[in-house]
Amino acid sequence: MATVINGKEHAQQLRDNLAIEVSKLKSDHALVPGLAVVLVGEDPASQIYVRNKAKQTVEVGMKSFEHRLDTDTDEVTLLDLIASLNADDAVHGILVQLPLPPHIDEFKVINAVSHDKDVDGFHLMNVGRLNTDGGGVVPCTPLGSLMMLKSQLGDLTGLNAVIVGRSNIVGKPMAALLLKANCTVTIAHSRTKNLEELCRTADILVAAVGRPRMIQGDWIKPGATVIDVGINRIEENGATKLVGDVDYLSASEVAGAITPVPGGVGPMTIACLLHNTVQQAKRIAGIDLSDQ
Ligand SMILES: Nc1nc(=O)c2c([nH]1)NC[C@@H]1CN(c3ccc(C(=O)N[C@@H](CCC(=O)O)C(=O)O)cc3)C=[N+]21
Ligand SMILES: [Mg+2]
Repeated sequence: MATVINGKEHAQQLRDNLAIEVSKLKSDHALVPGLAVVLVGEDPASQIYVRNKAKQTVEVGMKSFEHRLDTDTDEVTLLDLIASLNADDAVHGILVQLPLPPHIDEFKVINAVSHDKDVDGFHLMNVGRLNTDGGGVVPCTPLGSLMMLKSQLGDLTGLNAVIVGRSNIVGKPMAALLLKANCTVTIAHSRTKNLEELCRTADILVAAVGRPRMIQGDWIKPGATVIDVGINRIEENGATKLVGDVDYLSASEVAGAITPVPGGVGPMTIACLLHNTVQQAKRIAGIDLSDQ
């Protein structure tokens, strides 16, 4: 049976370290990192998720600012709010919850956030830096996934990594990170031929397709490390259940190690958001980022 990679524990450890760092920023630099989260619309899952973020932000000693706007808010109003947050010295990180309603241009909104306050790593400047000098802010889900992989496997050099999913939010930045970690990287997607065979070549398999339990145990190389990024709400036996993109039961009989859903990548995503906020606060304040 596979080792279960406990995302909750990893996230707790990261938050504990952040709490220490935040208290030092307060005492040595009079700096309190602040994170602003903007939610447009009433999606219940998004609301729970935004509440969790705010709670954990406060728990590590940072300031949390929440902005909830109606579903029919126009783009100009949202862009005005972002401009005021960009100018607000108490705000070091800005996250606009995605997806946005269809009448709002997501690309425009993402790039309206100052790249110095972008904590998702979705701004073009940070995407560019991830793919060149690696110095920008890194998207939270791939960053958390990489941290767990390194903790599980140590040096990743030479390993064969297959990422299923080519999104800007997970698949592409995950590929950039694994490439930087000296893996041989393949990005697979819905048009990939012989997907099952390809998955069986992976020492590291990252599933980020948004299809419940798509990846089966017999697609996995024995001993491989499996990172399940999927968070799918399904109905089963009359109850709502959270499942990943990997069929956990069959996969855990073959894999060497695997992240569960819930309790895997999700909690690490939020912890990395806090990490990115601290990083941006230090960058804005001109505090040496290598001096941790
Ligand atoms: N600008 C932006 N940045 C994001 O990072 C972003 C976003 N928009 N929009 C929505 C998605 C989704 N997302 C999740 C993060 C953590 C959990 C999480 O902690 N999940 C728990 C379960 C929570 C539950 O029970 O619903 C777990 O996996 O254990 C879930 C979902 C970040 N997103
Ligand atoms: Mg995300």
